[in-house]
Amino acid sequence: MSRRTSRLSTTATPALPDVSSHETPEDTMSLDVPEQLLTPENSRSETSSNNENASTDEKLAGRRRSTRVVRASLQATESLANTPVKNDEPKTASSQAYVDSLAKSKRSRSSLRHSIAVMESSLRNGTALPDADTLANDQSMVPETPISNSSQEPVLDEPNPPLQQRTLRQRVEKARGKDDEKETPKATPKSASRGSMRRSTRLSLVEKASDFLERSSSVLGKRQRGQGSDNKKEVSRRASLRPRTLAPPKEETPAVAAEAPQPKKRRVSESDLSKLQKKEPSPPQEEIKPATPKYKPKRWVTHGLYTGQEPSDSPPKQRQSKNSAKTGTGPLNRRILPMPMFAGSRLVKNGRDYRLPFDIFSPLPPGQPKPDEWRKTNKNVFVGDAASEWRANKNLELSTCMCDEDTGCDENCQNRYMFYECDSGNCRLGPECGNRNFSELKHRTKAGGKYNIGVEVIKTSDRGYGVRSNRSFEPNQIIVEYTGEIITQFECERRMRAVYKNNECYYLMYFDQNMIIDATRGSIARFVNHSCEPNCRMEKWTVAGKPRMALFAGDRGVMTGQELSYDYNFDPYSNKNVQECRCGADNCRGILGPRPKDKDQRPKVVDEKTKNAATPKNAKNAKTAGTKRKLSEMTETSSAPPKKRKLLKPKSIKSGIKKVIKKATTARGKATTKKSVTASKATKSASPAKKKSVKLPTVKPASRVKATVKTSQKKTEKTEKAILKSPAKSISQLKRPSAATKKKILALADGSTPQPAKAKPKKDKTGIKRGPYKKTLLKRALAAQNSAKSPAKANTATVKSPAKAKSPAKAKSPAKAKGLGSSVKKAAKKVIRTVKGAKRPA
Ligand SMILES: C[S@@+](CC[C@H](N)C(=O)[O-])C[C@H]1O[C@@H](n2cnc3c(N)ncnc32)[C@H](O)[C@@H]1O
Repeated sequence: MSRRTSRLSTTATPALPDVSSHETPEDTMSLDVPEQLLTPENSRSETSSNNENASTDEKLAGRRRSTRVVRASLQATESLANTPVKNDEPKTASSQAYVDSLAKSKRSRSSLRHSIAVMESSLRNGTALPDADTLANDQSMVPETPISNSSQEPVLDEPNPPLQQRTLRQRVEKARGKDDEKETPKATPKSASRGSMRRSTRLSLVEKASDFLERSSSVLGKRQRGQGSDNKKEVSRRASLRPRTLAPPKEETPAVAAEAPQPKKRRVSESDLSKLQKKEPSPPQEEIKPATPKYKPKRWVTHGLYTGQEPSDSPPKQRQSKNSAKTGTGPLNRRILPMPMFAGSRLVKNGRDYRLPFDIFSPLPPGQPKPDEWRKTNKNVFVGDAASEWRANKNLELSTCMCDEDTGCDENCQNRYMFYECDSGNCRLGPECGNRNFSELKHRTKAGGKYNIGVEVIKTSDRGYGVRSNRSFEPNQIIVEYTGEIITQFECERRMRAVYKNNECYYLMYFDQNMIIDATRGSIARFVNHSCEPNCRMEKWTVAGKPRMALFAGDRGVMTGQELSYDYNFDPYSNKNVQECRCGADNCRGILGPRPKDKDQRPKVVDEKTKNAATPKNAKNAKTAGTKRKLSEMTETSSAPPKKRKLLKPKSIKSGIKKVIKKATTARGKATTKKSVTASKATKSASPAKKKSVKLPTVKPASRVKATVKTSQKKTEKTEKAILKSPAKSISQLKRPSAATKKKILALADGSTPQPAKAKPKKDKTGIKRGPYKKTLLKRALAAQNSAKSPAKANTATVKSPAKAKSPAKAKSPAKAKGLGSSVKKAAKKVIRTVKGAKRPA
């Protein structure tokens, strides 16, 4: 700044004394005109070269510079004007003299300006320059105020204005200048300060830049070193996360350079660049050596996920305290909820119920047609006189089974064998007991749900309604109980005549104590159809001293979705009641009835059926599924008695055993035969007029002995006796008497003298002996044994089974002597063993 001022002053100063020198500024100004159009580059170069090269001052901006030049020239003029005053006049001059000198200098300055203006106008107009006096006298035209910076510009723009016009302009400029003066004091300091700030800022920036460039290399190195330390941290931090390499990664150096702070953008001249290039090369960067990572000791997995879990066949326990107390080991050996693989092994070993989603195992859509007029009851209900006539078998002696926890109450349990359900009164076992079917069924049905209930009604295509399983059932597992109204025979006959006379389906089954279950109002079991190859069986059990009937799964079990069926195995007694079987089994008997032994009967019926089915008449009369088809519709002749009631009596071991004993005593040919008659028979024997049923025992080779009883209203005691006394028929033949046989029996019965039944003192009106049941059985068994031992009696037995009665040794066995099946013998032996096991001497 100071330099420029001095230079400008030296430039402007020579123009002041004479006119010739006055052209110099003009020339200068004219030379400066091209330089007024500064480009940004020039402006930049000006900034950068301010301090460095004085020659670049020639490139200063023209307009601003001209202003500065004028201002500097004025200052120089003032200084020149003041300087002589200061120098020439003594310091002791009075103030008046000083004021005069100031006025003089002012005038001289104005005159000077005026003279300059005159000279300019004269030069432009080509007129002669006025002399000094003229100029001096023309004071009136000299403006009083100093010429503003802007006042010179019109001069440049208008090279030859008239004087008057110029004067007017000067006045305008004067007025404008006043305004400028008002603004100038405010703007000047600002601009000055701004300029100084700019300059100082530029200088500081340049200095900083140069300093930065000088130290760039060293600073860079430091930063790299610093960066290297950061890298160390980074490396050490990442050392635990990924595999380490002793050599630093090659990508680190550019990464470091990239991470270095970018230098601030600045204007750098070539000189700076040259300086930068001339700088000493930066010291070699220290090689970054990452610290050797400290490897953490690897924790190798020495054991698997299932460590501490040991396979166990026992079901998982939920109580840890119990397990820890058992095992006495730490947490590693805990056995709470074994892991899946062990559970899987246990599952493979023990198995479990497989339960399919209902929409899979029950493909039939919901809303199956439900049977009409079905009043449901899940308990046996005594109706009418049944409740009063029913006697609780309080005197029934119940023995405790000998089963232990290891065996449970399996098939060898004596309670099970006798169809007695175990409970706390006859079994010492608790949950381990396997002979509590009805208890299990109670809990299952109480839980509810289709799976637990396990059965549902379906509509079959040709047999009316049926029942199918909603789940799988294990062999011999209880499925559903057969319940209904317990009615007496009298009530049953009344209903048959009055209520069910038009029914095609009956739901009557012999129950116990000569009473009938009418399942018209009953459980779902009443809809179970018959099959000659069934998957279930109906059994009667004694539960807490009371008989109950239930449907059990067969020996093959039941799969989900299968229709449940059991063998009705009943004798229709009358051909009118024979119905066509539509079970579809390979070994279908063709009719609903007992398994016929007389081969002549069934083909005949089947032939007749086939024959009738071929005729249009019978095709027209073919009834729908589940309807009652009378035999008269199949046969041409109709000599059938009136409609008979069909009653199904379940087979029980007791009845089977009683049959064995009865036949053993019958073989003796004594009148004591009636002692071994069953309870129902005894009842009928007590009242010959009411005796209408024929017992058709069916002994199966299976361990469980069953018997089917078919009641008939027109059977007499004579018929029964005739059947029992028939010498030509074996017992097995007695099971299935044909129609011809029945006629023969009836004829024989007519010829014989019926023996009135003696009222036994130990029998009640139902004919069932009171007293310990096993004791009675024992007596009967021993009596049968004794009778069989007698040769005379054995001879009597030979009437029925001559071949086997020839051998005395074989005659010791009443069963063999009578040609009974092996299962009957087993049953009899079992009874004897059971009684002996109970340590009750005969
Ligand atoms: C106890 S009910 C069974 C339920 C009966 N299907 C229903 O719709 O109510 C017995 C009757 O069903 C019919 N039935 C049962 N099993 C049969 C079979 N295998 N073939 C033809 N009809 C059968 C017979 O009409 C029989 O009288």
